[in-house]
Amino acid sequence: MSSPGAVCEEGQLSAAQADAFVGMITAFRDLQSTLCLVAPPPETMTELTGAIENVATRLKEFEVGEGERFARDLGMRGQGHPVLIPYRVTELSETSMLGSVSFGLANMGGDGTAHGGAITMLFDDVLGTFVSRRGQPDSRTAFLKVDYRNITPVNRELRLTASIDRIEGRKTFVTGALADGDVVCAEAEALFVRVLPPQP
Ligand SMILES: CCCCC/C=C\C/C=C\C/C=C\C/C=C\CCCC(=O)SCCNC(=O)CCNC(=O)[C@H](O)C(C)(C)COP(=O)(O)OP(=O)(O)OC[C@H]1O[C@@H](n2cnc3c(N)ncnc32)[C@H](O)[C@@H]1OP(=O)(O)O
Repeated sequence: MSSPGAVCEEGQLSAAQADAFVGMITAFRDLQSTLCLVAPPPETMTELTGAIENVATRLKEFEVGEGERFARDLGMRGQGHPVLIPYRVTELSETSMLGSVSFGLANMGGDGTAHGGAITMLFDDVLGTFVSRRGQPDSRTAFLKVDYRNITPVNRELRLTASIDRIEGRKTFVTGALADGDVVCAEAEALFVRVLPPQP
C-alpha cells in the first residue's frame, strides 16, 4: 500500500482522506497491471466485468463537482489519479527538481519498455506541476517536445529531473529528463503559458 502523508504535501485532503483515496487508486493500478498479464476464459471475463461494473456503480453515488474531486487534489505527485504516473520528489529548489519514477505494466508499450505516450504524459504532469509551484500558477502547456533517446524500461526505478530555464512574462520555459542510471531514456522541452482571465 501507500504512504499517504508523504504524497499529499499541499493538497486539501486530510491525511485520512488521502490515505484511503491513494489506497483505492493503488488497488485500481494493480487491477490495470493485472489486466495486462492475463488470458482468462470468456465466462470468467463476463463474471468479472460485472464485478468491475458494480464498483463503478457504487462509486457513482459519491460524484461531486470538479473542484471537490479527490483526483484533482494538488500535491499528490500523480499518486491520487487513476491514469497519471506516480512519482516521488527527493530534492526541490526554486529552479530544479530531482525525483524518481517507475512505469508499471499498464504503461508498457512492448518488450518490457514504456509506451511513448505514457512518457509524454509523465513529462506534462511533472513539468506542469513544477511550473505551477515554482514558475507561474494557472499555466497551460503551449508545447511539449519529447526526444526518446533510449528505451525506457518498466518496473525499474528511474531518475527524473526538471528545471525552469527561464521566465519571460507569462511564458515559463522548462526542461526535463528521465534516466536509467547513466543512460538517458528521454528528454523533454516545454513552454507553459499563464492563462489570462476569462480564459478557461
Ligand atoms: C490525463 C488526465 C490528467 C488529469 C489531471 C487531473 C488533475 C490534475 C490537477 C491539477 C494540475 C496541477 C498542475 C498541472 C499539472 C499538469 C499540467 C498539464 C497542463 C496541460 O496539459 S494543459 C492542456 C494542453 N494545453 C492546452 O490545452 C493549451 C491550449 N492553448 C491555449 O490555451 C493557448 O494557446 C495558450 C494559453 C497556451 C496561449 O494562448 P494566449 O492567447 O493566452 O496567448 P498567446 O497566443 O498570445 O501566446 C502568449 C505567448 O506565448 C507564445 N506561444 C504560445 N503558444 C506557443 C507555442 N506553441 N510555441 C511557441 N510559443 C508559443 C506566443 O508567441 C506569445 O509569446 P509573446 O508574448 O512573446 O508574443
